Amino acid sequence: MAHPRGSRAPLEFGGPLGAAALMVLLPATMFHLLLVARSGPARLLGPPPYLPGPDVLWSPRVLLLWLTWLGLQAALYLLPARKVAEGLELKDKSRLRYPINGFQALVLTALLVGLAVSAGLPLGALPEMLVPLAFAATLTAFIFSFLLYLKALGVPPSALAPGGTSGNPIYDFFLGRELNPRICSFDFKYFCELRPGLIGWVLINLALLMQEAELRGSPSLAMWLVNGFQLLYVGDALWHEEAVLTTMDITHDGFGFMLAFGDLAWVPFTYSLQAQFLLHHPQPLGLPVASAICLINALGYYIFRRANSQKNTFRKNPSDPRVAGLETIPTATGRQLLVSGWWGMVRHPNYLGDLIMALAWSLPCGVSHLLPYFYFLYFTALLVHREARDEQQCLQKYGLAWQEYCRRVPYRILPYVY
Ligand SMILES: NC(=O)C1=CN([C@@H]2O[C@H](COP(=O)(O)OP(=O)(O)OC[C@H]3O[C@@H](n4cnc5c(N)ncnc54)[C@H](OP(=O)(O)O)[C@@H]3O)[C@@H](O)[C@H]2O)C=CC1
Ligand SMILES: CC(C)CCC[C@@H](C)[C@H]1CC=C2C3=C(CC[C@@]21C)[C@@]1(C)CC[C@H](O)C[C@@H]1CC3
Repeated sequence: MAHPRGSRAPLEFGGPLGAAALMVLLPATMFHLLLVARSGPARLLGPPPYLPGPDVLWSPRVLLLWLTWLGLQAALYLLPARKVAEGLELKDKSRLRYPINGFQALVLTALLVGLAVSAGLPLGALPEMLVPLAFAATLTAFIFSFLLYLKALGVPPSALAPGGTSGNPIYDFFLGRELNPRICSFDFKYFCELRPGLIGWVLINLALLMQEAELRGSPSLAMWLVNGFQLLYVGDALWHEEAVLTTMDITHDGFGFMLAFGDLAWVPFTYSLQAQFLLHHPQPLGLPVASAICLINALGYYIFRRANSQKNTFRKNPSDPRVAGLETIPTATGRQLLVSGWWGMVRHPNYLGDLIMALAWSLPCGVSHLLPYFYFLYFTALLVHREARDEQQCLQKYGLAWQEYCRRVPYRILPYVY
């Protein structure tokens, strides 16, 4: 890894050149997937069926729809919350407060959408707007990241993220300079991380299901499975919203283009790929295969949830009877590392569960095309890279204790393989 002059943090993502390439590649990949999913051959590695011109990408009406969506989610964020949680201690020893009302936002969105649909809102028309909507989201992400970059020029050094302060404007714009940009109590990064994108993803899935029902009389079993699995995943993330406060995105990464684009555009328009594919390429699915796929998803979810909950319980209260019997390694920071239970099998059991679920989301799409497996392939790469970043941060935090943990638990994600 390269070390910029005058900065302590090593450059990630291939430095400014890698950041610039990703800012072109990520939106290009997203549009490629959107166009290819609706094309006849649906070839992941083939050319897109056409290159969309400004008349396809740009629509003021769709931009307004997108901004209304962001406004609705912002309004739901500001509603009273069942709980207000404190984040980790910051450099200036303060702690920020975060409303825990993401699940409430999901339920209220579902109610509002239900009311609007029964009043005649043609939700089934949404799939036709995906390309201009994705363009509006991308444009918003670029403008938003630029404003965040400008805002960060006026904050004290203690408010900056460890990584996005290299001095190179392209790199810092990509990674994000300010750790927790806020206006009053409205936290932009926390808001974007879970709400407009994740809730938007399940809404797009639902619209695809409704359009399939309009086209073919009823939604297919494969479409039901994809919708159900992904709704469970999003519902779970919002139900356990507080856990996001300890992720590297909130505690380490600044808020720049990577997360703004990732959260607002990449998640809803790329993660809904399987449902997009199924609308245009219906797949027959028998009950025995569907049941086997449900079992795979259930296994993945079980590992993912149990591993995440075990760590969260332990971090909140190591004397909790559910985790008190587990073996641990002490560290110089006073915190301990679990070395038995889920975290004694591999160093990232939650990633393993997540990957098994990713596979279960693609399987209803059959094996005739590679396209619906894009999520599984991309996600494997994302988690391998994320795991490496996390290891680096843990080595810095825990030093020898982390090395001891790696010696005792040698596999990262998949036992005996990786
Ligand atoms: N669908 C998607 O696109 C994505 C999904 N995810 C999912 O989100 C969830 C959160 O993932 P992520 O934020 O990457 O990180 P993790 O939840 O895996 O947390 C990693 C942190 O856990 C702590 N830790 C690691 N090992 C141990 C141990 N043995 N004992 C106790 N604590 C330990 C360390 O922090 P500390 O010691 O400071 O507590 C480490 O930094 C995962 O389930 C992941 O699969 C993540 C990214 C993208
Ligand atoms: C632009 C790049 C491809 C990077 C995109 C990053 C984002 C898609 C992800 C960064 C961290 C995320 C987390 C989740 C979803 C995806 C993003 C936003 C979860 C909310 C998924 C559900 C888990 O239960 C919690 C996750 C936290 C991190």
